[in-house]
This record gives sequence, structure tokens and C-alpha cells, in this order.
Amino acid sequence: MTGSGESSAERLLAEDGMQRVPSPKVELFQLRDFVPPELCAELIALIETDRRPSTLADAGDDHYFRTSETCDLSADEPAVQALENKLHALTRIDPAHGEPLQGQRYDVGQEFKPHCDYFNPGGQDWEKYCSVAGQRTWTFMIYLNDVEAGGATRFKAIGKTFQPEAGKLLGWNNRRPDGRENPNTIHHGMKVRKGVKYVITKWYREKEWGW
Ligand SMILES: O=C(O)CCC(=O)C(=O)O
Ligand SMILES: [Fe+2]
Repeated sequence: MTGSGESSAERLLAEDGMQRVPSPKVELFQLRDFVPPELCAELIALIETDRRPSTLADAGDDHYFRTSETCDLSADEPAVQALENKLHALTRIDPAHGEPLQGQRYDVGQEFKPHCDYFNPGGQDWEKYCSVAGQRTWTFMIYLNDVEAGGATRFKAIGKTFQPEAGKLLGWNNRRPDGRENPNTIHHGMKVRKGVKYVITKWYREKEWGW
């Protein structure tokens, strides 16, 4: 355990099958089959049970910005704990720096418009969301199912699009090498055209989350 909110490219690339997007503009990784099918199914079932409309920091007046449904996944659930353990083994980030795992469900037509996961320093919500735990450091996102059409995640600054694929993990560093926020991490959870899309997102913080 590192005792911090940090992972590293070296650590992630030590994992069999980990692929790094060959761009100097962002530290972005993909790992297929990170979550086995049975665990994906259990996590989907939990999201189905608990979902509610998504909310958003700094959303302004755009109610169509994030139209998916969200669910905070309770760490008391064995499936959630199993995923937390897998993430810790992979990233070595101290779990105390993690926000609770968040599940999302997108129906046909729903999306999460282009955004960065970090909070805007000096933005309206900075004090509210960052005063205790600090900025977001790394994001890890897992697709829980294959989607019939649409639902890809597009990183437009680097021209890279990922297709949903059951069990596939994406991970990226939200900061540049000098520690400032990296706008090249901008990404778009594109509209689902057919079927339903389920993902789980894990965001880590500079400091302990405090729960
Ligand atoms: O659903 C996606 O493809 C993107 C999700 C996302 O950007 C997030 O949860 O922060
Ligand atoms: Fe995001």
C-alpha cells in the first residue's frame, strides 16, 4: 500500500494485458477482462436495485448534461468489496483515498456530455467538494456489459474512442506530470443507441476521503 492517492504508469503496466494509449498528452490505460462475467452480473443487479437520477457538480443549468441514472454502491455488499479488492491489487492506491464506487446506468438516448473528472480550482463547487479530500487524482472506470449500439467513451483531445465491453477497465491520471489538472482527459460518455449500458466509476483523491 502506498498510503496515498497515487498510482503510476509503471505499476499499471506491470499488470498482464494492460495497454497504454500511445499519446504523450495523457496517461490513459485499458485492461480487458479485468472483472469476470459473474461479478459484472452481480454489480449490474445492485445498480438495478438502487438507481436514481444522476446529479452533477458544476452542472449549471444543463439538465441534459448527465442523463444517466446513478447508484452509490455500498461497501457492505460482497460484490462491491470484491471489486474494491481488485482495484487495490491493481492500482495500489490506498482505499482510504477512494470515493465510494459509483454505478451508472444509461438507457437509450442517455449520455454524459464531454467533461473532465477533476474539479475546477476556484470553481463554484471547489470548496464544497475539495476542501477535505482535495482534488481527484486517478479515475478507473469499468464497463459491466456489451452495449448493442452506441455508448462509447470518446476522448476527443487525443482522438481515441473506447467501446463498451463487459469487464473492460479504463484508467487515467487526471493530472499532468507537473501536477496540474490535465484538460486532455476530457471525455464523453456517448449516447446509447440500442440496449442499456452499465458502468462503475472509481475516483481517487489527494487526501483521505473521510468515511
Ligand atoms: O460512461 C462513460 O462512458 C463515461 C463515464 C464518466 O465519464 C464518469 O463516470 O466520470
Ligand atoms: Fe468522467
